[in-house]
Amino acid sequence: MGQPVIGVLALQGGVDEHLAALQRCGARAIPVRRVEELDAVDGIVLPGGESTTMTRLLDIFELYEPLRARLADGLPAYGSCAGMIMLATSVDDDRTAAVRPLGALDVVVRRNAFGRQVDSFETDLDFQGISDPVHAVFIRAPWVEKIGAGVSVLATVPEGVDDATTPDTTEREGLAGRIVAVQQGAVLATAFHPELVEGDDRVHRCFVRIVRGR
Ligand SMILES: NC(=O)CC[C@H](N)C(=O)O
Repeated sequence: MGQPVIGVLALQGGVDEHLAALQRCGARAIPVRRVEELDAVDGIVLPGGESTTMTRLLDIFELYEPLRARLADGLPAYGSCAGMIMLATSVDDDRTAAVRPLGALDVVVRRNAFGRQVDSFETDLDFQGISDPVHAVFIRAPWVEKIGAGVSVLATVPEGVDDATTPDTTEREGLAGRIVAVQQGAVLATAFHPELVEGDDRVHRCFVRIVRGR
């Protein structure tokens, strides 16, 4: 493949940061709001935002079904935060019937999983396939509750985040080891936002490599 064309779903959320990161990694990055734009891409990024709103906007822009179909057909995809929720097969949160995930990644995701005390936080974590730690920004992030057979775990929450972020013992438990980055074939997802970390495009570079590999 020559220069890959990678779309960023541009209905809401952190679109520009993803476009810029993809460009720096050698892709031609285009915002996607219409089916014709979706048809033109070799890969797609689903940014952060709000998965309930994203579901609604996908319907309004008549993109839900075309996007679901292209993903089912093997379109490489990367989702960050709300984007990860949208790529999942199921969302473990009974208050959010309003989220209709696209089913491209065989995982169960829990929305707003880190709870009140650790709502948003930053940490360095080890990321499979990237040699030095990655700085990860979590904003009302989900985590992956369950993975299917073909899914690899790329990153988990390190020890110590709990203590650094919350004084509340009841909410401290069980954060370390939570799954926050996964890959299944050409589908990549992170619960955090690499596009917000200036000067580090390594996760986007991984995705561009996945798209080129197709
Ligand atoms: N930063 C984000 O993308 C937050 C995700 C949001 N909490 C949701 O459930 O969709």
